[in-house]
Amino acid sequence: MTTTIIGYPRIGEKRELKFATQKYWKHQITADELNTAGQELRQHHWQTIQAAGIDQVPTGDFSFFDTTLDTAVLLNLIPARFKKLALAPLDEYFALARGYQGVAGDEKALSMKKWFNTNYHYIVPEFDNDTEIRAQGTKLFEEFQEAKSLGINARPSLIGPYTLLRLSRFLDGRTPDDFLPSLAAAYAEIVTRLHGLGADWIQLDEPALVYDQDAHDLDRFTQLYDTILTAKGTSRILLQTYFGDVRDSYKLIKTLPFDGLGLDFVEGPENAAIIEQNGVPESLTLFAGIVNGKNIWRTNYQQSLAFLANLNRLTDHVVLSTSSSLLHVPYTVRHEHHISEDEKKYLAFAEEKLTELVEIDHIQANGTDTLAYKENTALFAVPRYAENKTLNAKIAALTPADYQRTPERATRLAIQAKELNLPVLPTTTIGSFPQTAAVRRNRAKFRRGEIDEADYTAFNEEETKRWLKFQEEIGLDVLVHGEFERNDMVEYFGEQLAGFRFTDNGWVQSYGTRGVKPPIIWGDVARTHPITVDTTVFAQSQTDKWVKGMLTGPVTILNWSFPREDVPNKLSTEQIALALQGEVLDLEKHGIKIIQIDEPALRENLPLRQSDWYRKYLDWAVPAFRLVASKVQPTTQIHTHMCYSEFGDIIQAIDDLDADVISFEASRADFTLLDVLKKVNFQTHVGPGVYDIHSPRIPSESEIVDIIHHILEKLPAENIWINPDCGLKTREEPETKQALINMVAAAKQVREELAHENQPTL
Ligand SMILES: CN1c2c(nc(N)[nH]c2=O)NC[C@@H]1CNc1ccc(C(=O)N[C@@H](CCC(=O)N[C@@H](CCC(=O)N[C@@H](CCC(=O)O)C(=O)O)C(=O)O)C(=O)O)cc1
Ligand SMILES: N[C@@H](CCS)C(=O)O
Ligand SMILES: [Zn+2]
Repeated sequence: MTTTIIGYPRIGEKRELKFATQKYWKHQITADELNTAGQELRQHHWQTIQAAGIDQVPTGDFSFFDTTLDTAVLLNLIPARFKKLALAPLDEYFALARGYQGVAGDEKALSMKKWFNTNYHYIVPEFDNDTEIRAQGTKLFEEFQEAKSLGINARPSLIGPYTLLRLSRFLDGRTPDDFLPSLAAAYAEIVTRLHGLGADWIQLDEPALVYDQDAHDLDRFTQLYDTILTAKGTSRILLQTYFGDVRDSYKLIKTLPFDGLGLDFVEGPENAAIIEQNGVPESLTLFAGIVNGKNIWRTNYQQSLAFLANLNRLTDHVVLSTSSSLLHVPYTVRHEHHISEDEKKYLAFAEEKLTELVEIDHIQANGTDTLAYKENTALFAVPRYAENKTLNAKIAALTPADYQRTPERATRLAIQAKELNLPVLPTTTIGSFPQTAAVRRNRAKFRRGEIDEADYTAFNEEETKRWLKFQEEIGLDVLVHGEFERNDMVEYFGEQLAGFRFTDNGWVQSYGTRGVKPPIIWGDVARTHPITVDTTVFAQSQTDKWVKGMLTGPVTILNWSFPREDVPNKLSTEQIALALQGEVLDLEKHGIKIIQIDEPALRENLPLRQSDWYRKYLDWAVPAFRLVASKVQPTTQIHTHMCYSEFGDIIQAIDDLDADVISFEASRADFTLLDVLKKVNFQTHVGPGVYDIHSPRIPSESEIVDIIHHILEKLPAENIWINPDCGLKTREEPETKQALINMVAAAKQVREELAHENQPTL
């Protein structure tokens, strides 16, 4: 059989791309130098893939920021406001991704959204009245030729037109249907040019096919591909899907002259039955995604071989592949020095997954009498760790009462109002203050053993004191310690809880040059020691105002970690929830009256098909959150926080979390969420973020006053909190301070207006 992968991590095994790009942004290297750095990385990656024995190497998966943006640029989807800046191509590209402020003008970036159900973010292309689609970009073609000059006849890949339309933003009243003919023509031209350059296979990524599709969607798909497929000549077109199954479109796909179909058999197990029931045409090569592109565990060869044996009953034309691009896993296990050699045997990052594909192929062709097969079988023959039976028995014995806080929310909120004695429109922040170079350096020094724990903690405590003083001075009502001890809101908890492993270099791209190091859920998760109690109690000891305890919720910890594959996510989440319940009760015992449990990733892991939302996810995710908070006193106020998603469609599930207060990211969605909250009579008290923390721009006091007025038109004043829309860790100190000064002043001004309005007339 032939082997391939859908895409490879582009950041480099030591994050070389991040560092080179950031140097370019700081004008420390030239565009030519950045391009050379990119070229070196691409070549290294292609040669690594080839040297591992993979037959088909993809190109087009490299990007200086995001491949959806690359596809938009290829198609001339550059809004006029950016063209007007008249920047050099590379600077225009970065302006689209990051915004531009300089001599040429001032433009906000295109928006950024979560890529399907992953923690990767893509740049949202825009279609409007000025849009003139044409195949104008050169990157796709140049990279194909670059690989060719190294003797690699690669498979160029790009986001397909159907997915592009589904993910884009339409302005000026335009709709996707307005652009079907011009988009199809541009893709046809791209295919023709790639054919002219000698591309044997061309990969068009269409993950949007795994969403629910209606007849109109399928009609759009047909219109697009009817044109594109006429242009392929002798090149072969691979229609690549991932993250789910193609139950609505398989019958249609079969009727179109595609040459290859990429199916995800890991996250779309239903794909197996779909092709079994409908058959596979002789003319269609199946790119079978059997090695997990989103998780880091070794593949079970015995299972893969059994699966392939079944597949071979249906078709002889199979290419072994990954379930998705390897973008979502770290580069290599080779640079991990704090995971034992025994444990590393269970892990396969991107580089190791290449070897897995080649080994599976080899074993399938030559039989199981190989060392690779024996080692792999031995790995799966015994459990990886000793089960925590006591914990799992406790979970099995949980009853509905364990998920139910008492008394009911309205009564609790009245009790808390007396206990906390906060003004109307209380002000607070979301938790983190700037992770400055000094804060990160302190952590890096501690990690490298250059300072001891006492010095490390002393530095963080000084930061906390400094920021508490600032918060008091400007008159914030509920204060935070600032999260200076946290490298990341999930990785930090992974490091503290039993059952996790974490990596030295397991970076995964989150957006642009930003990465995260997801911890690995290795076994049963439990709390062995207090995690946030010291830092929170220290902060509370420094002030007479309330300090809010700050935790990451169980669903977010699960979603932003690498989960186990041997137990359901539900069980791991319940284990994390019980661990966090212990932390909540410990904070409460130490006098902390307000505790925030962040769930920014609650929305992200919703099944891509709406029919599965409750049955497969919310029915256990919402209770897991409730479990964390169910045992606290009525006087303790539980907050939660969400961002990075649109929440309108799961608003009832959010109210059902039964938190007392929620802070939302709302400002970027033009506060449409407020109408939804009003409509459903949302019971949780709510802090709709009054300014966007993703930009260095400082909102003025009057601007925030206007926003508060707007909120008051929709929701009762006694339900409202005033806060930014997310944590301030990525911001610089001066802009953070001024924005908060303006926010508190705005809240005070509106408070006075309300007091005035409420004065009895004599
Ligand atoms: C809210 N978001 C988060 C998501 N997922 C998470 N797991 N966490 C999140 O917060 N998903 C959705 C969004 C995504 N948003 C972001 C925003 C910002 C970043 C980011 O800034 N990433 C940093 C890395 C942060 C980190 O973990 N730093 C570590 C190690 C830093 C490091 O490289 N240290 C150097 C030395 C540095 C020095 O000396 O100054 C070293 O060790 O060599 C830390 O602070 O300890 C990034 O740089 O990419 C990510 C997602
Ligand atoms: N408490 C976290 C939430 C981010 S989503 C922070 O403030 O950074
Ligand atoms: Zn947030």
